[in-house]
Amino acid sequence: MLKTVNPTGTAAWKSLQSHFEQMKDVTIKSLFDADKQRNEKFSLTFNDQILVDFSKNRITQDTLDKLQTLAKECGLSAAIKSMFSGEKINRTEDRAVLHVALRNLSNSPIYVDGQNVMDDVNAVLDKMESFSKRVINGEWKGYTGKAITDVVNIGIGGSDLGPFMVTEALRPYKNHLTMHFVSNIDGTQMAETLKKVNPATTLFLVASKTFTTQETMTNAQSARDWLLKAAQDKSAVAKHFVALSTNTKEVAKFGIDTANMFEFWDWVGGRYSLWSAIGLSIVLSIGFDNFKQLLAGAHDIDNHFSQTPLEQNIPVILALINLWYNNFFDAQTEAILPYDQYMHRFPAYFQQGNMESNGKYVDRDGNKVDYSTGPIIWGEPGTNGQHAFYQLIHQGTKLIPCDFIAPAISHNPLGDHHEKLLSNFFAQTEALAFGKTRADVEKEFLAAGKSLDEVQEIVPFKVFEGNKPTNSLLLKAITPYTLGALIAIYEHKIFTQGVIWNIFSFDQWGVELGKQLAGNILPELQTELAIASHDSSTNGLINRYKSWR
Ligand SMILES: O=P(O)(O)OC[C@H]1O[C@@](O)(CO)[C@@H](O)[C@@H]1O
Repeated sequence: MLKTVNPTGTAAWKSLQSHFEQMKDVTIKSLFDADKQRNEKFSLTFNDQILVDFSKNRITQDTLDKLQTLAKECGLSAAIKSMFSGEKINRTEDRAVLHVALRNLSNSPIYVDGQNVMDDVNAVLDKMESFSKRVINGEWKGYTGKAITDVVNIGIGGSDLGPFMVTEALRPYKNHLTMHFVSNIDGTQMAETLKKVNPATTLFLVASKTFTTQETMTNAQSARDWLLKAAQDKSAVAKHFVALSTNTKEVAKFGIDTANMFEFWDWVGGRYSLWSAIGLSIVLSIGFDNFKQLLAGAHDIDNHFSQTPLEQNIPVILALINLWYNNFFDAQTEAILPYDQYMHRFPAYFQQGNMESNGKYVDRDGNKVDYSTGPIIWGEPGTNGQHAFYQLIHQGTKLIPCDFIAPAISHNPLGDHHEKLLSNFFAQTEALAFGKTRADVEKEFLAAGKSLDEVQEIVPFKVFEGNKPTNSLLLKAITPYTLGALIAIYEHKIFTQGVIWNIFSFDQWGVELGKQLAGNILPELQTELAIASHDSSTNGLINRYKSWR
């Protein structure tokens, strides 16, 4: 039977509550003033590739010790072992959670229901490698005998966000193939994409774990109709469609040759699936060797996470620090701020990764929780965010812990752009931590020849209280390896928090009701009848839509 612990019932939680009373007015500035080597004590470097500096936080060693005790009291180490061992920790769906097996390059056996899954994992990787090589080198031909030039990934959620984010983040590694991603059921996205591609040279990847998702199946149907209109021959489907799925039956029903199917398994969560067959668009874009480097980075973090003591464990420390703000400072959101334009979809990826995993209000015993669980994740690349929402982060009334991410080496060393980008990266966390006092502001005005009398009114608006917590993740460069490692760090951070919050992080029942109600409404939209089957608002909206369309 699963050993569950209500975190608020632990001695560590109570100790953290009283610790919070001592810490809530302690400033980051005072912590740095008290220890000139603070950054060294509150930083970790992974494989000489990623520096994680968590010193600009409202924590002391005592804080970390108490948080570590909480993790231990909540059984984190045992939970990590359970996940890696293939135990069915996704209990509401009776499934194992083994995205770590997809990148298990050491090939150590991992068993599900007594079966070593590595044989299947490697077989699919081999199939992805050989297929992608044929497409990339032009051997794979379309219905007119021409090579493929464009790839359209049709998928949504975890069947879109990961492949899209990674292919964007690794654009410096891409080949001649042009990648397109269609996810929304809004016909605009497919229509705009089909304007850009030629049916004779386009390959469609229908990416769907269940192969029943309405958006994906509708988009796939429209793409197939478009192809067949041009090809006028059903045999063209086999040349221009492949399926990435767990559901062979539905793939065959759709009309894709199951020989063109790249399978994965129910122990791969959708939001953790980019390492699986769902990552075929990544392989087609950057090549198999680079995809393996992505897997390698994640695998090395998996080893770090499963073998490193919690006190030096990067995902664990990041998880605990954000739990400290979430549950003791009542922070409601976390910002992910990548100072790299290629990484522009990284925050969005972890909106699903984090919020679909830990956006839960029922604990693993089926009881409603009486504490805060998953945060709201948001973010945009730097420096753009500075010109959009940093005002609130600096001078708003909300505490927003921020992760700043940047590469030391740019793929585009254009003039002094990168130095300016990085100067902003460094300056923002400094400003957020240390602020600008009233005395600083007045001194600046005096230095500018102003008298204090004439500036008294404006001074309060120019004061920065600081004490805004941030983590800085400085990567040597954004490569397939470091990106794989970075993604895995965040995955295991989410896992860690889910264990401590005593929730199931790998199901997503919360997405079902909306789909179900949409299924009820769709036929109502397909008649001219006035609708009265819902509440007055929904009826009113539907009937107004009908009168306007
Ligand atoms: O891959 P598929 O089965 O088409 O699911 C797509 C997405 O839909 C969900 O909202 C689940 O319904 C996400 O969890 C998932 O990534």
